[in-house]
Parts: sequence; structure tokens; C-alpha cells
Amino acid sequence: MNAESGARADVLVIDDEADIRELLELALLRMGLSCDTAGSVAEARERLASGSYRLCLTDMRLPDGDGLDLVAYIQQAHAGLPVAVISAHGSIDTAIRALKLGAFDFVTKPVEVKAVRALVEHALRVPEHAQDEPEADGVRRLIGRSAAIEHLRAQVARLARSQAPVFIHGESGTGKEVIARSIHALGPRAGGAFVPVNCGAIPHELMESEFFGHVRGSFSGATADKPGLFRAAQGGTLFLDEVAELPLAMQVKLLRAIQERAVRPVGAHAEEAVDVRVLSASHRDLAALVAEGRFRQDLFYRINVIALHVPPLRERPEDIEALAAHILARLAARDGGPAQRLSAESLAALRAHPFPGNVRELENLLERACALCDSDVITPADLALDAAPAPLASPVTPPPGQGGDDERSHILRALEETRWNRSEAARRLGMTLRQLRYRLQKWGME
Ligand SMILES: Nc1ncnc2c1ncn2[C@@H]1O[C@H](COP(=O)(O)OP(=O)(O)OP(=O)(O)O)[C@@H](O)[C@H]1O
Repeated sequence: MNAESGARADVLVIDDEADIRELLELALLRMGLSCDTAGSVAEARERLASGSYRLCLTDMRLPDGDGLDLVAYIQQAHAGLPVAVISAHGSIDTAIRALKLGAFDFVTKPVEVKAVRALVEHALRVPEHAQDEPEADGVRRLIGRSAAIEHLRAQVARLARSQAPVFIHGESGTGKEVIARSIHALGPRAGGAFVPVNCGAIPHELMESEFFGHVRGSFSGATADKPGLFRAAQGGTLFLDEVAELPLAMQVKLLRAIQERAVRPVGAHAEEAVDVRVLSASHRDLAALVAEGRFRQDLFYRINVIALHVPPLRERPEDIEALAAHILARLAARDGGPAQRLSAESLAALRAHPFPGNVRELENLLERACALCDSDVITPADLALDAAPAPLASPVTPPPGQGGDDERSHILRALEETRWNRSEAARRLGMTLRQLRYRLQKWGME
């Protein structure tokens, strides 16, 4: 529209169909945004070279090329410019490819003005406190200087604006939830809720109602309406922790909710639209579970659009110093004294420690050391690393023919060795978290 005048427009719309260009232009104008248009890849590149836009919306099929190539080109030549794609109805594969290439979101044809508005609002809304002080909101900063953490921090910043589903893989205690919370807190959904759910901890028979809610009286025990996790995360983020623990029947229902962007509460007649970004995590290799038929391929494909891997702490000992300083400062703030620090020998000992429980183990270890240490320098004796048993090489299985008491002592041992990190203990025991919790409840230990 105003490209000729050289003035800067907010949005660049690329589509070869004049009526779609008009529809989008009008919708954007109503939002107070000015707009340039292009009808081909070549024209789009020209506009991009001369203007500086806040947002770009492109169709997939253009007369002289492909919208996907344009997405890739923008990532490379105009990094930082958010781009979304308009994909033909039913071509979800292409939409997912666009997300993988760096598009932050997509709308499907026929284009609905409401969907465009939501998309544009998300793209242009960046939380005011972004970058600086997420810690202040109870969101922990991702601490560490290793190349792996530096890379993750950069990815988190980039993915925060995107609406793409992200799967975070890593051992227990490596910081998967910290990463998920940061993606939420640094993005346009920060004003909405972050709803974490441990998929391994919900009893199977309650899963549907936990996720999708229920109406009062829909089953015995449903004494009041319940919104469910999806609706609780409306406008925000749903974090599916231990996603590999979902039973197959629930995986089907979850896939449907994600695809349709709608849920039907148990006992309700109609579906309700939900606007939720789904992030997920697991210590398991989801692709391997798919190959074994224990995780649905279609759900895997949907939640694993972007995959992040968090390496275990023993593979990044250079993070230990900064993490320890951060943890000690937090403990001091909590207890109201000066922060204790590590002696050089203590730091060396920690750097050599295998940390089966990762950063969570480091936190527990330092908390215990602070309690034991009566000076302001923590010595290797305070750390008592020798007291911490070596990690188990394989899951613990009770020897054949021994049940009950033996199982209990095996479980207790695994819990002690993981410092009561139940997810990690369950993993070592080769059972699901739910199975572990069931046993603990049975023994009155929950
Ligand atoms: N890079 C990091 N910077 C700051 N704190 C961290 C970092 N990594 C982990 N932590 C802290 O370590 C603890 C464990 O992290 P978190 O709960 O995110 O791990 P997780 O991988 O989600 O574990 P699980 O699989 O057991 O749920 C938390 O208290 C978290 O704040």
C-alpha cells in the first residue's frame, strides 16, 4: 500500500489472490496496523529489502515459488522478523514444516478474521518484563555458561514468540520445566496461565476429566463442574511433563484436542474452543517408544514439532560454578544470611561428581552442605560426596521369587539414592511414576 512512498508499514502480506490480500489488509487496518502487499516471492523479497516490517504473513503456494522457501529465506536474511503462513485447509504437514523452518504460527484457509487477529496479537505482543527479570515472576532463569546452555537460552528466546509445540528431552532434574516456564514467560502468552501437569501421576480413570473437565453429575463423584487442565490453560501454556507416561487411549484424545483446538468436557454435549500452546517433556526417547508401538506416531509428530535436548549435568561441568553460586545465593536469601561459597577443592569435587539427579541433586546437596557447614566456605567434607552412592547402571528389579518386603526395600533404596526424586526413582525402578505412587500410597508413605 505505502511501499512506493518509502514509508514503513507494520505488516507485509504475501498472497497471489487479490481477495485474500484485501481481507487481510482490512483485518489488519481494523487493528490499527498498516500493511504492504506482495503477490509473488520476487515481489516479497523486494519489499523485504526496502522496508522493515514487524510481521510477515505469507501464503504457501505462490506463482514463482513456495511459501516455505520464503520462511527459510526470512530466517536467514531477516532473522528476528516473525513470519506466519497461510496454509490450505487439511495440509497440516506443510504447516508443521513451516513451524520447523521457523514460522511462528499458521492459519488455515478459508481464512477466518478471528484467527488472524489472534495470530497477529500474539506476534506483536511481547511481555513488558521480557528478557530482564523473569526470575521476579517466580520463573527461574536458565543458569549456565556451557555451549549447550547458551544454545538453549538462544532457542528459548526464539521459540518464546512461536506458537509451535516444543518437546524437551533430558534426564530428570536437568531443567526441562525451567525451560518450559521460560518459553512461556518470555512469549506473548506470559499473561495467561502456565499449567504444568505430570502425566505419570494422574490415575488413568480420571485422566479424561482431568484434561478436559467434566460437568456436574456426569459420573459419581462429579459433584461440581470442573474446567480441566486445557481450559485452565486457556490463553496460556499447558506443559505435559512425563508425556511418555500417557496411556495410548488418552494419547488419541489428546491428539484430537490439539488438532481441533477444542475440548469436550466429560458429560457435555458440545465442544469448546481452547487456545493453548502445548509444551511437553520426558526423560524417555519418544522416537524409540514410537518404534516399539508404545507411543502414537501421530501424537509424537504433533508435539515434537521442535525438539530441544537438555544434556545431563555431568556432560557440562562448566555450568556447576554458576549454578552453585546461584543456588547458594538463593539459599542465603531464603535464610537471611550471607551467601556461603565453595572452596576450590569443593568445586573440583563437584565438577567430578556424576550427578545422576542433575541440577536438582546439586540443589539438595548444597542445601545439606549449608546446613552442615559452620563457616562461610563449604569444604569437600561438608559436601559429603562420598556418602552419595554411585548411580545405578540399570533399573532395579527384585530378584525372582521375592515380593512384598523386598520390593519395598528396593523402592526405598531407589528413593534414597535419588534423594526422593520420585520420577527419577521410578525410572530406575523401571516403573511408571504412577505405579510408584500407588505403592507409596499403599504403604502410607505418600
Ligand atoms: N539451568 C538451570 N538454571 C537454574 N536452575 C536450574 C537449571 N536447571 C535446573 N534448575 C533447577 O533444578 C531443579 C530441577 O529442574 P526442573 O524441575 O526444571 O527439571 P526437570 O528436568 O523438569 O525434572 P523432572 O524430569 O524430574 O521433572 C529446579 O529446582 C530448577 O529450578
